[in-house]
Amino acid sequence: MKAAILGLVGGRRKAALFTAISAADHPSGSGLTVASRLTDDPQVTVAVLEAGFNAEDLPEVFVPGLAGTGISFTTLNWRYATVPQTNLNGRTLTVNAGKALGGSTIINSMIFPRAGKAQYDAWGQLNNDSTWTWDSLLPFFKRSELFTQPTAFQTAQGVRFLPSVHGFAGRVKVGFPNFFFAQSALWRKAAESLGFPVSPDLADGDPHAVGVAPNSLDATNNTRCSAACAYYTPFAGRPNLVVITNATVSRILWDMSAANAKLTASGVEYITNDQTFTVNLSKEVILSAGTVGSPKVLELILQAAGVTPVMSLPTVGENFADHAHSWANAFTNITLTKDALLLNSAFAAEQQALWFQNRTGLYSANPRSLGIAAPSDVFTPTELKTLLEQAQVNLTRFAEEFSNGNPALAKGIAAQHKIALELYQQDKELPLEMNVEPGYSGPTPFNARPARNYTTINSVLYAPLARGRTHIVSADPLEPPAVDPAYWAHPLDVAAQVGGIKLARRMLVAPPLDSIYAGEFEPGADKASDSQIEEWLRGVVASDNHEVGSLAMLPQSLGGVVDTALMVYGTANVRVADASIIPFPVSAHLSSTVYMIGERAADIIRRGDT
Ligand SMILES: Cc1cc2nc3c(=O)[nH]c(=O)nc-3n(C[C@H](O)[C@H](O)[C@H](O)COP(=O)(O)OP(=O)(O)OC[C@H]3O[C@@H](n4cnc5c(N)ncnc54)[C@H](O)[C@@H]3O)c2cc1C
Repeated sequence: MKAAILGLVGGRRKAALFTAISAADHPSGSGLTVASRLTDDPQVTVAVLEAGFNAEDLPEVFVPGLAGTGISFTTLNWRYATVPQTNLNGRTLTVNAGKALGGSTIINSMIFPRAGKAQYDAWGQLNNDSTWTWDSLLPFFKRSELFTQPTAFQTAQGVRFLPSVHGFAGRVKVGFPNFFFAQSALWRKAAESLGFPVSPDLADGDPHAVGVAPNSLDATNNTRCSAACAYYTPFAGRPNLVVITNATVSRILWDMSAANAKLTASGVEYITNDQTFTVNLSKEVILSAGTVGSPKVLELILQAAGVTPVMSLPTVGENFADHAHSWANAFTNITLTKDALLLNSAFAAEQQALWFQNRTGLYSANPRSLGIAAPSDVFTPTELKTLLEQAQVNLTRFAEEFSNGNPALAKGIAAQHKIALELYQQDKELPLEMNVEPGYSGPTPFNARPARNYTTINSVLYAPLARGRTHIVSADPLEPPAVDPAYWAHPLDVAAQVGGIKLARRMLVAPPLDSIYAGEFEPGADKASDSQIEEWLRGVVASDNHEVGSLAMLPQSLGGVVDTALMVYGTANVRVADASIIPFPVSAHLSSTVYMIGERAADIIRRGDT
């Protein structure tokens, strides 16, 4: 989610020094969360190092409807390129990640639900630690939130919420938009007609249902609330919170003389305008550079190509996973869609003026009605039985293949798969997010598609079994790493994503959404069979920018990199707090989980847990 923070400054009683680097569909969420919470204590000084700049004042950041426009997907985006994806026709995909104070929360789509209780419980189970389960983590989710209750208008639009699962005194402003597209309600009803229950709240730990997702939004003025908005701007005047932007962390420095069996960080080196600077630490480093950025910094010092390793942690950068995005879209016979903004520039200008005058209209929010599908929504019982039997038979083979030759990680991935398959069996796994886009979403650029209005059902692979890796390719800290999400490397992932397109098609023609259906555009009538859909998907599947797992919180015997106090194994004072520690892909947009990690990290550090 956000950017890196580098704590630094010493000399005070409890000075905490770090490097937090973060990013986000969302400056780094967790990094700024930790820095903000720790500096509530005036005796603690934190330095935050961020490679990007403070972009809070840019309209493409604070106006929800401008997300993804202007420089938000160029200058404010690392745009990590994957290595050619073997299972996707050798294509090189882009994994987007925010490069600004606040990380990906600056450029993300602001959708703010949570994953399933069973998945957070599995996280704790893998770590033999009940403090990393839903019941124990819920207070930290709530601690991050400053929730605005829905208005009567929003409730009439279908918004539901349970006060008991939200926080009302935190820092991330969460709420609902004041504009809703007609497709949203029609789609929710269509999903209900296919058997999806209505969710009382998509953050309640049971997202197998449909509802209106909350947004990371200041509902009082309809502006984005990023990690910078939540955790930095209100506290920018603190003398003990030092934020250095345009600062790319190049390595952690170690005190090789420390009489400690564990490695002790003594400082952090960073580069600004081709010059190298050092921050000296008196306490610790917190790495929050994101799932690609954090392993890169660790590898630069641990085991990088051409760099003398100071310790051996062979699973740094391994166990990487990402959600994979796909779509089915149809022409629609209504005209008030997001497409209207592209088709009619005068209307778009009018709507933008409306937002700036009244904070309403089509640019006022990124509303998203969504639901998470269970296996029974995607597969017939026979299909599922066959797929699970095959996955079970091949469990060890895939775990070994994905572990890159590391025996401990092979055990760790096998343990993850075992839990996932059990959840599949119980119909509690959550393999796909289905959500409605009130306009075109898909692989075809504006100028290459019919100039019409569309309804899109996004279908996102949320519980992939494939695991890949991200590793540096050079000792140059400014070189991008080689990112390999290994999309579709497991047959169950392929089957689920194909099943998602079939489910999306059923939704597009289910009543009452069928009332606006004017024919399918993509995949298109010529992609009728499973194999035709699969072939089409191999050419178009994209990253959903929800990468996790590269510095996994797992026991070392299972190939983990950090322990349950977020400390990197073998170090005395280097912690990680970002999406890279999430041990396996959870079925949700990640920012709420990343803020939870930041809140939990601050709590652990304050208590002095090691
Ligand atoms: C386009 C997009 C849309 C998304 N949509 C949603 C959504 O709607 N809802 C949702 O919940 N999630 C969404 N996400 C995902 C979510 O925002 C991220 O998963 C989350 O923000 C990750 O947080 P993080 O702290 O792990 O990393 P990041 O937020 O990526 O933060 C890492 C930070 O570290 C900085 N950094 C990296 N390397 C260095 C270095 N060497 N030195 C200094 N700084 C460095 C980066 O610039 C960045 O600021 C989206 C992500 C993207 C990219």
